[in-house]
Amino acid sequence: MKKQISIVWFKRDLRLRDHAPLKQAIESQTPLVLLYCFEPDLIKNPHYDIRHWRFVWESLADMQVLLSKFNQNLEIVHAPFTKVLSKLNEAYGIKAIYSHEETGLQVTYNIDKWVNRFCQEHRIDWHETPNNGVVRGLKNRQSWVDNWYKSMQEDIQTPDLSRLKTIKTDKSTFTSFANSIPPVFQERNEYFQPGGATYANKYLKSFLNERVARYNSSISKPEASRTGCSRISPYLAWGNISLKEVYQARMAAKKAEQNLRNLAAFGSRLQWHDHFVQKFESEDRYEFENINRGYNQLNRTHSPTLFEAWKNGRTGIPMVDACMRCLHKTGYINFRMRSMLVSFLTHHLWQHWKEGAVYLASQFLDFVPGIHYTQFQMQAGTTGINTIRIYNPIKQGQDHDPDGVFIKKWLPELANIPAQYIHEPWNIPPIEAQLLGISPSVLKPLVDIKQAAEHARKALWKHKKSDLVKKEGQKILAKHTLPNRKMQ
Ligand SMILES: Cc1cc2nc3c(=O)[nH]c(=O)nc-3n(C[C@H](O)[C@H](O)[C@H](O)COP(=O)(O)OP(=O)(O)OC[C@H]3O[C@@H](n4cnc5c(N)ncnc54)[C@H](O)[C@@H]3O)c2cc1C
Repeated sequence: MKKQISIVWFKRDLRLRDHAPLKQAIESQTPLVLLYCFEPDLIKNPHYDIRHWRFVWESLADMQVLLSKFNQNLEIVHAPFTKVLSKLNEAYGIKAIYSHEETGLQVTYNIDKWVNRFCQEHRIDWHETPNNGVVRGLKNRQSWVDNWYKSMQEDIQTPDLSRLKTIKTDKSTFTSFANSIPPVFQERNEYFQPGGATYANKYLKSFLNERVARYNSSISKPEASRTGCSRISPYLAWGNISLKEVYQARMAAKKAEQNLRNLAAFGSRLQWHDHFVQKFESEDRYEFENINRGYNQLNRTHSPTLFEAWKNGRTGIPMVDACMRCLHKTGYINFRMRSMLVSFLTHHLWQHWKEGAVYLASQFLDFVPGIHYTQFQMQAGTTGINTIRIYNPIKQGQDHDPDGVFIKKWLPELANIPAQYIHEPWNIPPIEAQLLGISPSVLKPLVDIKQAAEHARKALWKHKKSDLVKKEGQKILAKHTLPNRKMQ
């Protein structure tokens, strides 16, 4: 008779605290395999980049430190979960799989569907726990907010690690198909936030104890937001900390009765997190299609040259290029600047959102499919229910980086430009440019901002009035909008 085991399948929930599936698995008293698979299909998927796998590696290492204190083991395999599961099923009798529900891309949904079939065929119980406050199979949002608050106030699910009994699988079990973990995943890159629950808690603590005082005043600024915002997003994205833990820490901080406005603004955003993921959970087609099908008839152009210039931070518009290059190097920029990058690509350059969405996903360390696709389309103006915003990148620079400190940090070629010209360097008199040793070629913008915005404005507004966009808009409002229409 084969030895009976159960599996805890870690995905984007790389923590050992507030982990209901792990808690349930321990309580089942079956010997456990705690398993993380570096999925080859995800690694080669263009939404992902080495930055993500490094963060995952660091998160796993952090978990291992804690597990080793209890003499317990985490299996990390570079192979498809489907193959690992089949192999484990040959060697053991698998009683159950414990995991969180994942609201992911098509690629992870396909894996889940395969696992579901496998479990049915082999009579394995797959216990899936909802992730944060996101509800599977939801028909409308009538009671969503109330339920969200309830789920945030529930007890933290702390697994009793002293009762955990993991087995070590035979090292040779997976050798026929698994690859070693690429050394590049194991290299630290100092420009990125380090992964792991330990860092998640450090960031949260330093935010709630000190940095929160600067939250509202720095949220729109590309430089100040780097320390004035919580920077908790990659930890939530990869599940180093649960939304409930963050929510409850914020509630505890409120008791000090300081920074209440800042804490309120932060709290709203925690709810936005799940609000947007919920939309994607209910309609995963947003990865491929316009949210509002009425926009299928809006023709945007496709220019590889314009796209490459945007992607490489070589548009000649200082604020756009600085944000993009900062993102390449650090994996983070703030909300407003993300919106501006999307607006510039889809409105000023008049390119479709699809390719850009995939590219920015690969650059955001905190990439969350549900937030990313819904936000991207909102900024691209394809929802038909939100106000269309065409961000003027020159004005964004003047308002949020008036002296060009951020721009100069990321665009060394503009270091000598006087502050008065930093947002529109093409206006610098040629004689002055020559004296400063600046080549006119670096000062040429890719498009005329005013004309490009005008073209986009006319096309978008005309389209927004079409019957199909309006009809689709009604459907979207009925399905995704909260009763008070506070969040769309
Ligand atoms: C085009 C575009 C794509 C985006 N893609 C992502 C993404 O893939 N992953 C992601 O986490 N955020 C995404 N955002 C939302 C937002 O920019 C980031 O959550 C935020 O900048 C992260 O920084 P922070 O942790 O310091 O946020 P804080 O301002 O400190 O907010 C706390 C938390 O609230 C949540 N949050 C904040 N703003 C939003 C928002 N607008 N929508 C939903 N949740 C929010 C995040 O989980 C964040 O960590 C995107 C925004 C845009 C415009």
